[in-house]
Amino acid sequence: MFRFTTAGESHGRALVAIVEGMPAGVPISVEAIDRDLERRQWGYGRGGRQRIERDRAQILSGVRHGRTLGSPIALMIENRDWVNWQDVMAVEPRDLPPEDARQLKRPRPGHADLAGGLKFNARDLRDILERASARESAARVACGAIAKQLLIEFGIEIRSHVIQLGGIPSEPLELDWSSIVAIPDDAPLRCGDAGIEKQMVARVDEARREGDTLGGIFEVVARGVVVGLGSHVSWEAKLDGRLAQAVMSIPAVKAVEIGAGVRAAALPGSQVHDEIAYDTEAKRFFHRTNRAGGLEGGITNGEELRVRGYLKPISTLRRPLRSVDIETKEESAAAYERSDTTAVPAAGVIGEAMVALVLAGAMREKFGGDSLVEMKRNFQMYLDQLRDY
Ligand SMILES: Cc1cc2nc3c(=O)[nH]c(=O)nc-3n(C[C@H](O)[C@H](O)[C@H](O)COP(=O)(O)O)c2cc1C
Ligand SMILES: C=C(O[C@@H]1CC(C(=O)O)=C[C@@H](OP(=O)(O)O)[C@H]1O)C(=O)O
Repeated sequence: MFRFTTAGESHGRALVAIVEGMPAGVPISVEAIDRDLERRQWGYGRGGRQRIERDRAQILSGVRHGRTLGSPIALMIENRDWVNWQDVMAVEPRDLPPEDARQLKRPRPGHADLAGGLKFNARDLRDILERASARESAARVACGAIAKQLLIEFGIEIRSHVIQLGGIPSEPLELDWSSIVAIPDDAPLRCGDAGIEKQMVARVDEARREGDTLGGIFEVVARGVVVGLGSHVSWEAKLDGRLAQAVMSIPAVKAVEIGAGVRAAALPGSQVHDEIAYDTEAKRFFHRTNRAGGLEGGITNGEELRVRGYLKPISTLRRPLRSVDIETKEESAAAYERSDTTAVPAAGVIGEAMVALVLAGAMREKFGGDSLVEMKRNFQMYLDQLRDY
């Protein structure tokens, strides 16, 4: 079974992750993992933390001479900020007077603080914040970068772009693959249009000045995905459902859309469904449009996969909303230490990772094999079957 897990607190020593189920013999480039980690750190509107961190993956197991062994891959990403938080992390809340700022007593609306504090009976809400923080997503991106290196062996590539930020839509919303790839990794907001990006940057500046925050929408596109991943036969096998859960699990994502998604609900069928055609030369079926976003019946249909994540605005506001002190039960402003103003481009990179991990799992299910050679042989036989259909 292909799976991954992460551990680590935001201000702890390090993040760690384990990826299981990779076949043996997949070339692994640590540079490629680090490139994605760096891409996750970029983006206009991020806070002071990203000036401290310089995320790099250290592979601890499962790779030898640059190739997977077929055993679990363990990796670690250090938190450079840890040294600045050692005292805070070490202190026992019960040794502190209630007003000591090192503990979090005023839960932030929109964050996990209050719900998590009540659930885990935590009197210092830092115990909740530390793991709820999207810092954990760095570990997911590293796992996703490993999954991408399996997928590329089968011609699958994955990229993201920003299609709305703080209410400003990108134009056009539907970027084709070559336009998405052409967006430089270090573009401030990765929306693909320099003019609109300027407006978005100004909107972020305005929000920051006002002590407010912004959300937005990213789109992940996977191309080269073979027809037939996922299955219609049972609810948990449906790939649209699996992708939705994976993308929804990204902190602050509150809606997930596949293809025309929400818009399709308001349109007649004639304007939504993608007509089917056949390419006699290539001996393959294709669709004349791709409003389905590459999925029909929970099965990939051979078109580009298009998945969107909708982010709510960041919950930590410099001009805080009203909250209640968990000790005194008195109304007081929510806690603020430092925060991102927006993180939509970063969420897009996390979205790429989550989509890559779901696709890698689906590829492993369908093509199996203990080694990459065996998996490729199975894949090739399936391609022959499709051609003969
Ligand atoms: C890349 C990224 C960075 C984030 N940075 C912050 C931040 O600086 N401050 C904050 O309050 N929330 C931030 N969030 C969002 C919170 O982690 C998230 O809202 C919180 O964990 C509650 O989960 P939920 O919004 O999914 O309900 C960030 C999210 C992402 C994806
Ligand atoms: C650390 C990261 O994001 C963090 C996510 C986050 C949150 O509440 O989700 C809150 C902030 O943490 P801090 O208070 O330490 O600055 C962000 O910086 C990261 O993405 O690497």
